[in-house]
Amino acid sequence: MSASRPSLSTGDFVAALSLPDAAGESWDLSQQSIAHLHRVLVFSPLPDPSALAAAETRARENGAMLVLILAAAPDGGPDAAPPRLFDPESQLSQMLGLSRGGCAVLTARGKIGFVGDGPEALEEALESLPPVAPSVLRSVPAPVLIIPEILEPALVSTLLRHWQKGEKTRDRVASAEGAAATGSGIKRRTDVGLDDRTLYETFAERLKRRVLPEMMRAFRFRAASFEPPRIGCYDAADAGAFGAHRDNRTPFTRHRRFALSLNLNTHGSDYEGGTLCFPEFGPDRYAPEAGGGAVFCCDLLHEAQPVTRGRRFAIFTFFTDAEGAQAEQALIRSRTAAGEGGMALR
Ligand SMILES: O=C(O)CCC(=O)C(=O)O
Ligand SMILES: [Fe+2]
Repeated sequence: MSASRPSLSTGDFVAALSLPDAAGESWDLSQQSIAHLHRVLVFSPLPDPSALAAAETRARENGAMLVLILAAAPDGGPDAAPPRLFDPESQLSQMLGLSRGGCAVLTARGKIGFVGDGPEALEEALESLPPVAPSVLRSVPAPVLIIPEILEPALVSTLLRHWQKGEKTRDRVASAEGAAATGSGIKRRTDVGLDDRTLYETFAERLKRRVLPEMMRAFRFRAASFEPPRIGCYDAADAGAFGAHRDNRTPFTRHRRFALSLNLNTHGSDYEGGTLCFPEFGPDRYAPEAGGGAVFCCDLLHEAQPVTRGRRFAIFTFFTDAEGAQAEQALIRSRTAAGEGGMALR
């Protein structure tokens, strides 16, 4: 059997996943009765029954459940706990690179949280489960979708290096007069476009696997395109900030639907200040950790507060839907006709 490259890896979002149960009926791994649990998928060959029983107890204590995935045809056997699902063509195990056995965790959030093979895989999968968090009574949160761990640390470092060596533009904002006027005073930030083709494609792949499916789930929003991403630096040296604004209030930005602000370093350790807030919804502040981002509707008033120590780095883009993409294309054509080039990919 040829081992194809895994198409699902840690951090990827899984929109839907069903396999036949013992009776051959389709069993949905995200059905509403279990979607709040982390699902520890144990692929055959299975550990011995006593190890499985101990693992089941530990999983339960950690807000998780075991699901056994057997590389065989449905055997018509009785319903059992843990549930037994069948993957006769090894499709799922191959997607995860586990055709010789191992474990994966599908988190409550709907992402692959762990993939591992070898004799310690079950133990490692259980270790990877996050501690059960106490529930918090929320005050008045803004309708913002926080997505942790969109980018892995190595990619974050590569993006930061790209900013260091890239061509820098200061304080550019879209205005009624021009697509990129400067000096309005609202924005103190130094940007570098993501003009490296390989890096752009890697970033686009992360958006496709880890951001777009979450936007579909939370907002039923289908993105048709996104703007060329920019890496920005807000520096405490000039109290770097982006004052309160909406992202779609000019002829050049009207097509925008959702914004992504994805942090490349971490509030508290790397910088102070620089938090994102949504003043229409109260004083709460948002600061996803490095690699994580905030997605919000471009109509919402928002502000990046002044950085008071260090430098805050983040990468930004804006999504639009099919209708907005048509308007955006018309805009790009008229700007090209007027001799205003967009960003060229290298
Ligand atoms: O710094 C941020 O997180 C927000 C940036 C922003 O609002 C923008 O680029 O339009
Ligand atoms: Fe904005």
